[in-house]
Amino acid sequence: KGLGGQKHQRASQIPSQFSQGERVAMKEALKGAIHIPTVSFGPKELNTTALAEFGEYIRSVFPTVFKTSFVQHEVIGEYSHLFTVQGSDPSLQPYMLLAHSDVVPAPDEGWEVPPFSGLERDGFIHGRGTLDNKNSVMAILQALELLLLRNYIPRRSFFIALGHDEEISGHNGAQKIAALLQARGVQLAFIVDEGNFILDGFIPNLKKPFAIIAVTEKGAINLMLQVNTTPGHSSAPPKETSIGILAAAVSRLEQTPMPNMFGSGLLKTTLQELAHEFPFPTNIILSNLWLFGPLVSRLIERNYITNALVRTTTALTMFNAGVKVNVIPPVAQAIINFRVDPAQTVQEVLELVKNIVADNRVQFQVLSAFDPLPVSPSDHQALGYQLLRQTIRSVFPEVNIVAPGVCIGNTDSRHYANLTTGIYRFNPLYLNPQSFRSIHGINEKISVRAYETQVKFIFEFVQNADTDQEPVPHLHEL
Ligand SMILES: CCCCCCCC/C=C\CCCCCCCC(=O)N[C@@H](Cc1ccc(O)cc1)C(=O)O
Ligand SMILES: [Zn+2]
Ligand SMILES: [Zn+2]
Repeated sequence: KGLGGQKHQRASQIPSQFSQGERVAMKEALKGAIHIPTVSFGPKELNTTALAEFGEYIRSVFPTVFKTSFVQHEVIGEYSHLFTVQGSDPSLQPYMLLAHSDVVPAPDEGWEVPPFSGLERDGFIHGRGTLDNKNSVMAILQALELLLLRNYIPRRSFFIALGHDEEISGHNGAQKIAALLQARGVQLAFIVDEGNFILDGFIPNLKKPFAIIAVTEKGAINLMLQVNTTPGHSSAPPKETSIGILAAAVSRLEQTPMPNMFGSGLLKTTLQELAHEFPFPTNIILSNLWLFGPLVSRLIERNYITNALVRTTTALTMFNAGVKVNVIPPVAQAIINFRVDPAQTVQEVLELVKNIVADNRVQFQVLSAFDPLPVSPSDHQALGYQLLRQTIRSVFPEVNIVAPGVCIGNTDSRHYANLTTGIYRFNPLYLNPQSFRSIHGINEKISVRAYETQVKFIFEFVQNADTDQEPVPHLHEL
């Protein structure tokens, strides 16, 4: 182990071009990964056989990663993987790339091809995990494998953390890796995880794609509502049953959206950065949000995806009641999943919920909750943000806008908040509304070309992280 006095190969000397054989091998490697059904079914239900197989699989397709002296590999929480790539310059603060190998379930119904087949059709690799998030697991390891094969020795150390239970909250994977690194005294320059994309077709009138790097993510609350009533014979029902009372309460919550927080959020900054990409008069409207803010926020909340950017969302996800057709139900339970807007806290949302329900027969139990994540810097000095921006510009020259934004879902990166102030959630892939719906939905797929570009992105990103960053002059120095 050790660098053995080898000289640093200067960044950007290695072009991000891959041979025909390498391109075939990289797509075949992804197909093989999709084929392993690493499904997280529920809080403690994982396909551990598949997760173990996946561990063996990455060893077989990325042999150079596993045999290189300056790459250390550890298995954490039985199925998660932590790689430490020792750079040649210990004065540079390390960074971390995150991804997860587990996927949500995918019953065959509705799929054009079986979800765990990894079949290639019409230039696309089909299957669960092609966008969320085996693409990233495989692309990160693939890029490292190719860099190592070209004798690249990184200057800046970095970690690769591959969680195995992100889809069920990351308690045994990301959380344990974070605790281990904290115990080792590691502090990171920044983290890059999944969470946002190059967005295409989400905003009417905006034909051009734009990259959003999520610099924060929403909080979340899983709240159980419960109503208990006296059971009895259904032939003489009381005026109200536990089911009726609970149904009315959850319906009030669904019909009463949480307040629109447009004015207090990051979205204003995002839209201002997008303004000059729009034709007249939208460009003028977005450049003058002090005047047109109320109009814009009403338009944004009309669409269910963009609505998630302006408020805490309320999703009724589970409902359980009744024991027999002719028994008045003693208990009714519902679970509501809230995604907390960065301008609010869990406590504020719970207060609003109780006021909306306004029925003391309804009991509340918080099953799990966490506040929105801190906002990571996106200024000229923010290394992680600027490296992403630089690499987006080089790999996707057609993308004019790179802006900071909010991740509406949650990611494993939240478990690492003690290790860095710079958490960036960005997948170097195009996403349109149809592909957005395929994530956790049906017909998830990635084009072979998009996957190759993701590998290229990471291949360049690692090298960019090794270049000396030009200090950005302050205005008064210009
Ligand atoms: C002006 C800009 C328009 C932008 C339009 C918005 C587009 C949205 C784009 C991408 C969002 C995709 C989010 C993917 C990341 C989410 C990953 C995920 O599914 N995480 C789970 C994690 C989790 C959390 C809690 C649990 O109990 C289990 C799993 C999630 O549900 O959030
Ligand atoms: Zn994911
Ligand atoms: Zn997911």
